[in-house]
Amino acid sequence: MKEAQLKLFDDIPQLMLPADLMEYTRGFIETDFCDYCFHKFVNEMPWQQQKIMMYEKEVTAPRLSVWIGERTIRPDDKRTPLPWVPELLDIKEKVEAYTGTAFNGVLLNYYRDGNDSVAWHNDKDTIPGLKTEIASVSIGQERNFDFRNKANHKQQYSIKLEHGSLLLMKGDLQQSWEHRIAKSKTSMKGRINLTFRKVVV
Ligand SMILES: O=C(O)CCC(=O)C(=O)O
Ligand SMILES: [Fe+2]
Repeated sequence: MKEAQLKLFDDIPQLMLPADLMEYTRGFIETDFCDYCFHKFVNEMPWQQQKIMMYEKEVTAPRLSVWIGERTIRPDDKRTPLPWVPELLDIKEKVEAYTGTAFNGVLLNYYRDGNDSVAWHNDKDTIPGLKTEIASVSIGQERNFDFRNKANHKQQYSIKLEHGSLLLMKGDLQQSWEHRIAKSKTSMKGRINLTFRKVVV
């Protein structure tokens, strides 16, 4: 596969996957609105710390999350989906206009500080029936989003997800690549990630 290098900043080149797998747009959501949403969501969302299976053991997820949408995220997930809120509907409308995809749910992840993270995974395995396009909006603290090729872990990329940015994950990305948000040794403020999904099972 040919690797593309995009220059997103004047001085910081970031390595990216080809545009048919991944597309990054900075400043997709207006900064003031993101600031407003960040504080509102931190204070008002009924955040939960999920129990997840890791290497056949049940552990507490190192982040908080909330699932909002029209149906459960997957058959074994006992959470009742929460109803949409106006701010998320505004963002959803913008993301749908841009992508041409109708999403029926959004997973909110809240990384409270640098100790919060999500381990290597791909979304196709964890959410059966999920359509391949996932639209990920980031608000708050910039964090590194790492990718690695499932067949060759040395083939690894990292992209900084900025406040108000949109990352589209598409095509066969989930089949061939895993992603994570690693813990950080340097001090980090809070970050909320919204992954809009189209759940079809
Ligand atoms: O926080 C992120 O940017 C990614 C979250 C993620 O990978 C997931 O919810 O499946
Ligand atoms: Fe994911």
